Amino acid sequence: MTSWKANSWRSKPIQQQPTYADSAQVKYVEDQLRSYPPLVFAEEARRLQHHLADVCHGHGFLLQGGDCAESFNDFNAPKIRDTFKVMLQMAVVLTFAGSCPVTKVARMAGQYAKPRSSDLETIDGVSLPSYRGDIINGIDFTEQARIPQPERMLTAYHQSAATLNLLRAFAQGGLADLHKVNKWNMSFVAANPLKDKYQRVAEQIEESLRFMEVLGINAQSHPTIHETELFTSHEALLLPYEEALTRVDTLTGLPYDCSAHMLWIGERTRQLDHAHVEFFRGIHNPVGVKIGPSMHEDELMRLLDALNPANTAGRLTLITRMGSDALAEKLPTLIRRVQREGRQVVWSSDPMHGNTVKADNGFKTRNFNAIIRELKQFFAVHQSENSYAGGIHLEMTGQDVTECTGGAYQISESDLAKRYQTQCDPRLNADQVLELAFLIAETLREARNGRG
Ligand SMILES: O=C[C@H](O)[C@H](O)COP(=O)(O)O
Ligand SMILES: C=C(OP(=O)(O)O)C(=O)O
Ligand SMILES: [Mn+2]
Repeated sequence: MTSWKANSWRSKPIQQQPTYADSAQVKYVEDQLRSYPPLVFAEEARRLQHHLADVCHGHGFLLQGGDCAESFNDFNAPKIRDTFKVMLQMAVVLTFAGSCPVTKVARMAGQYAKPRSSDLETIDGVSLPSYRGDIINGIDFTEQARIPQPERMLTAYHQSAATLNLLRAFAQGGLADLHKVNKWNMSFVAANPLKDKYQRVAEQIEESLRFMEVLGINAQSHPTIHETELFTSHEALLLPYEEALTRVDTLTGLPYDCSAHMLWIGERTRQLDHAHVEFFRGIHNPVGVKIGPSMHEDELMRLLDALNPANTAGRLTLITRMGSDALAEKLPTLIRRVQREGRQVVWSSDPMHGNTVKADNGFKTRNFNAIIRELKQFFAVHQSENSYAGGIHLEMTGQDVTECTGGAYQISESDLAKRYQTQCDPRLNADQVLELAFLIAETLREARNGRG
């Protein structure tokens, strides 16, 4: 294999990139980014990799989630806080009801670039270039907005920095204190029975904390009572941006993409001989790859050879997004091959992207039951193959949106118009996330009891 450089991807074929009109302006932006401070520290990325190595060995669970696409306009503290709280709420349910330590990785502070199925969007006979995420162009359906603008990379950097700053403040400044477990309840539906169930979990935690205090175990002696760890991630799609934020770590001398702790390659850009695999093979962050139903076992082995040649546990997370109809047929072959070859991977389920449909009224949506079906099959297949189902990857928000149909409150297709706010794909709302969290917790507990 040829030697790697942060820019060696440039000699490979690449998909899903914008064509900028002004290359001098692109160069100016890249130089600016290269001179800016990194957003994360390599040691933090290594710490995440250690957690993921534990997950890989069956000790712990990866919870990854957030917006499909973050927005430059809808950029404010309540939005960041509420998604953070939904993650905490879900993590608490999984940790306490599922007896499983949870590693939290947000799709936040950098999730701005979108691959699209089509280069053009057509409305009422008018076709314009597709929206590709705020780091590339604007969402308004006008010719002007859809022109890719390199300066958007600078805005993405600054908004990522501000988001990360607030997330760190929430994680370490008291909002994540286990004594505040009640305050993370994001359910918007007054009569939600799961709200009571969550309340009971919260009371149990409060009781345990009181008991621990009596024994002298408190936030001073055990900071994890008062603080949490939250890592960031995004799809590293826009490679000029990712290259410009790649730094050689002074402690190890190794290159890290310091735009986030974890990066992943999307389903549409994971071709073996293309630019994204080339870029990812040289960065030392923990990385993910989305795996759709067309993945062949031989291709998967070549991808593992490229991305994790040393077979290091925690380096690579395979995020399956097969769709509820395909998963049971496609996944077992891949799991068996991974096991036969002794490959170290974290298996995580994205039950969102294989279950996107167009509602009769034109909204892009996902049905809660299809999401649950894919998830249940994911756990069942891993169990029957004696493999560890290690994580979940969700598009979700703390806002009270109506974007996915179904769930306990039976959001119907006609409800979608009420609060459909996503920049790209439909997200689960806080009530749907809570429902899902209890379901997974039950599955984790059963699996644990079965093993124990
Ligand atoms: O988030 C993922 C993709 O960008 C998204 O699913 C593509 O959506 P599209 O099929 O509307 O282009
Ligand atoms: C683009 C995404 O997913 P996928 O690559 O699996 O389609 C995404 O996670 O938003
Ligand atoms: Mn998406």
